[in-house]
Amino acid sequence: MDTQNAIEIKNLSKHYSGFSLKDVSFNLPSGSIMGFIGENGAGKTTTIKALLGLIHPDSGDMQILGMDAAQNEKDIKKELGVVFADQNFPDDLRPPEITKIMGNIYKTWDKALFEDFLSRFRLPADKRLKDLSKGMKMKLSIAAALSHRPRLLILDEATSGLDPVVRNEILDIFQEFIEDENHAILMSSHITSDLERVADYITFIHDGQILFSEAKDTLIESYGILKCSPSQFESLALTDVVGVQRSSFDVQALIKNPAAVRNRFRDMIVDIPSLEDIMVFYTKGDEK
Ligand SMILES: Nc1ncnc2c1ncn2[C@@H]1O[C@H](COP(=O)(O)OP(=O)(O)OP(=O)(O)O)[C@@H](O)[C@H]1O
Repeated sequence: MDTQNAIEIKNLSKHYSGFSLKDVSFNLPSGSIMGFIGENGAGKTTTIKALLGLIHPDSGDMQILGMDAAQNEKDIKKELGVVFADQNFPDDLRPPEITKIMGNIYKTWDKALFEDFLSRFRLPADKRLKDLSKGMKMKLSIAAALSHRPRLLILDEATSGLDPVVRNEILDIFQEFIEDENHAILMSSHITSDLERVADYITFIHDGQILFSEAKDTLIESYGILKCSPSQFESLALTDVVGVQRSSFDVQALIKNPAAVRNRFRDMIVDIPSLEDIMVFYTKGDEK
């Protein structure tokens, strides 16, 4: 099956007491990695669970690999690798024994590939899962999710417990995974530097609503961090300001359309923002 979008979510809503996902919509193009970001409690896991059919949404249409998510769960599962922050294999298993379970579930289970991951990730064959470190368990879950050769990988905070060296190794594996344009990854993560490295698209959810879903490069170019004195800032009377952080001596503001501001005010400093800047200013720099 060839489809342009690996994931399509349209108007997904889910209400809990005290929290609502509201009309969540975004597409993940095939052949790409999407970072799904947002503060704690913004609705990332709820969105992912609704997409995977683990909770029932109040409304919304979702397509995975060109198939209706609600109607084709079985076919979709064959093509899907999922990793949540908590691994869910029985605690008394040893890593190599996972092959028995997964080989029974997936016809496409690739034992040699899994064993290759076990040695690449330096996972001890003789220890039970309960005696592995948190990072080792995460590596194991990622290895298991990749070893039935899925076309779509969905990761919910799956790299947060890993040290920088292992994360780099795993990010390289993710980039290899999507290289043939027929694979895709949706990964929620608080480690924005990882997403800066590998993500093609960034989707930002805030308080249950999507604030933007855009190509990462376009996104970074569309914003600037303006640094000036409080009086200068007042005199500029800018309209496209996302958020401001003030101290008695200076103002930092996340602004839209930085090229226009650089042109108009040539002596102003307008820096390129990081993903973290964009996220922090959107969520905390509300005061304009
Ligand atoms: N089963 C549930 N019943 C009631 N409220 C829930 C339920 N599941 C999640 N929520 C609420 O939905 C909101 C969003 O939670 P969610 O886990 O989707 O956030 P998140 O963006 O993944 O956060 P984090 O980054 O902390 O993992 C939270 O306020 C949470 O308390």
